[in-house]
Amino acid sequence: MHFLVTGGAGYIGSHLVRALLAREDEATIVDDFSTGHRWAIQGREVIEVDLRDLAGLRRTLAGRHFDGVFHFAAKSLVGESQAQPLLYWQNNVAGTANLLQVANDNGWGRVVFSSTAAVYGNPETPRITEAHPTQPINVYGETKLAVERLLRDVSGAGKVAACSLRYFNAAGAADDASLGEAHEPETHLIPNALRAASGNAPALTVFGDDYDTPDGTCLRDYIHVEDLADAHLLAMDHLAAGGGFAAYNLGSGAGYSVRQVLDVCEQVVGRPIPHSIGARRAGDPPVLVAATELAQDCLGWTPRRASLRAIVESAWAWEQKGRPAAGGLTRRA
Ligand SMILES: NC(=O)c1ccc[n+]([C@@H]2O[C@H](COP(=O)([O-])OP(=O)(O)OC[C@H]3O[C@@H](n4cnc5c(N)ncnc54)[C@H](O)[C@@H]3O)[C@@H](O)[C@H]2O)c1
Ligand SMILES: O=c1ccn([C@@H]2O[C@H](COP(=O)(O)OP(=O)(O)O[C@H]3O[C@H](CO)[C@H](O)[C@H](O)[C@H]3O)[C@@H](O)[C@H]2O)c(=O)[nH]1
Repeated sequence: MHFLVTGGAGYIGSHLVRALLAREDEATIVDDFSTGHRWAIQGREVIEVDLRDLAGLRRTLAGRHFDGVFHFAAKSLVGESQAQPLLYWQNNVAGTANLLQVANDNGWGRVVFSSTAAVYGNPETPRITEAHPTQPINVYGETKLAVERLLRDVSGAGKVAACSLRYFNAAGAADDASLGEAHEPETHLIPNALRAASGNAPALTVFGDDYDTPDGTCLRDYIHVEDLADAHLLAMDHLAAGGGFAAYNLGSGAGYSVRQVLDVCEQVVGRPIPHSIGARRAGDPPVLVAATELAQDCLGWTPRRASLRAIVESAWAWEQKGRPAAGGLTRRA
């Protein structure tokens, strides 16, 4: 099978490419390298084009056949989305509409989409099921929800089958430390803690310890990036077997506080990590934990690397190893 992977030079997309290659599928990457990395493309064909450029997409992709599309490419920084809403609506929503147009024109019948827990907004229940109201509290979440609705409508019209995977907190790295997280700027807790530990970043700031949670810091549901990749393969198989549009939570089902994460990071690193307690970060819900039964029941997905320690160990191996060399065949729009 040969799949198109948008955003395949990014953190999660590159791990999905690795998983495809491991099962001897082929991957072609579409990426504009706005946040992706040339070292992450693993020797695969890359079409360097911005999803906002419909003419460029048509020029580079017309006549190509793919068995399905894994759609990761997006802007995904909450703060940036508040400051630049047009950038987010154009990249995430208009870009997806362009992609679906080209998929439709060329008969690529299946799309698995990267959504987010941010579609729920402030949770009304401790564990969030997919039936929880979707009331995003930031532009990023609004655009992801808009894409879910776009996919629902397009798949309802019959030509493209699609589903949406709502990730909670993606973390960790490939088991051989060949790939891992490398956002610039990095906003996520685990890489920030480990960068502080290795001296590659300033001391970690804990964003608030006065929440109504057991230790005062926010609880999140961390899911290993390789477990996310597994879920994508199962979701694509589910579409191939006739599955209709649905959104699935991808998390471990367990919540860890920022302090607990920091403790585990210190255990793995083997020394204290410099940190201070700062103010709350705007837009952080106190608790975000997934109910994961739907993905288990419908996709047959169970996270295999669910322990926080395993996630942090893989991220620490990656942090210590550094970035690999660039490689691959690039065509530009
Ligand atoms: N990292 C997380 O914890 C998390 C959580 C929930 C959802 N997500 C979603 O998962 C997806 C991947 O996230 P990530 O952390 O790997 O991000 P990332 O920034 O590492 O990867 C995104 C990739 O998409 C590319 N891209 C962005 N806009 C593009 C455009 N207009 N045209 C072509 N390529 C474009 C970037 O260059 C990059 O390679 C995103 O859709 C994100 O919203 C991530
Ligand atoms: O330097 C840091 C970074 C984070 N945190 C805290 O650690 C927790 C986790 O923060 P992350 O930034 O790692 O992750 P988020 O929960 O904010 O974001 C995740 O969930 C969001 C949905 O709510 C989006 O989907 C986003 O892409 C995804 O990474 C939060 O309480 C945050 O305040 C810190 O204390 N210090």
